[in-house]
Amino acid sequence: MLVIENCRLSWPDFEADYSLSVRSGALCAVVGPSGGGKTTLLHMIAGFEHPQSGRLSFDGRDLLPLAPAKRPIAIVFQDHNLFPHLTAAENVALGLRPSLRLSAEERALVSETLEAVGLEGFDQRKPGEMSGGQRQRVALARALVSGRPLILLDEPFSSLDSNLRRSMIRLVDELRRKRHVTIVMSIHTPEDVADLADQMVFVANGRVAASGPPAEVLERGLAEDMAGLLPGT
Ligand SMILES: Nc1ncnc2c1ncn2[C@@H]1O[C@H](COP(=O)(O)OP(=O)(O)OP(=O)(O)O)[C@@H](O)[C@H]1O
Repeated sequence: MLVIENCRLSWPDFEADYSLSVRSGALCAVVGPSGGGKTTLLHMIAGFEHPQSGRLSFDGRDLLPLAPAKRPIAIVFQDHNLFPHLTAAENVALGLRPSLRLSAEERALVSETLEAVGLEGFDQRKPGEMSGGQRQRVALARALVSGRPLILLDEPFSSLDSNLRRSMIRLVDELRRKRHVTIVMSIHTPEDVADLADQMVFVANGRVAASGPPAEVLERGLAEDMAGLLPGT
């Protein structure tokens, strides 16, 4: 279980206070208006932002004292962050060994993971030789190969067209079931994930304004936001 309790962050023009829990193995979609604090929430979980107070734990382990690289977390960004001069296999291998000195077993694991995301035979391609969807699959494979149990996806598929976006979300859903990982994914198009997510979290003004089954949250959260009922709107 990912547990966030009153984690507060503040900058001159933005304040956040997050409280949320996500069951291990769940697919949790984070939605809400632009600038509401979705990315900040993911960055705080990953350790790129440090709350001034509050508690953050995953499966009983306190994450706050841990540097990002020591957290049981892998993150996939919107712009995928692949190295253009490295092949798909090397980009994935970075998730396993930053030195890229892999044992035969680790090389097999990289190929297997590329296969799991539907990129069998793409090992030697460079990012510039792949489509946007294929590049995001490589980024996903890099997160999966790390074996970390909590994967954060920050608007990973927003540059893809809606059919591709849906098929990528289905892939994420399938992989988390097979590999028993927990996924927290921010997304601008809640309708793409509503039928697959176990939990939807509506974030606005740096707060979790609603959390629960997608259908309920979509109804409540969006309506409240539109009516300007949230604090600070
Ligand atoms: N390091 C920082 N310093 C100052 N302000 C920050 C910092 N990080 C985030 N913010 C502020 O936090 C607010 C929320 O931004 P965030 O990127 O989390 O929103 P979002 O919901 O992900 O938006 P979008 O959907 O547009 O990506 C913004 O007003 C941003 O300027």
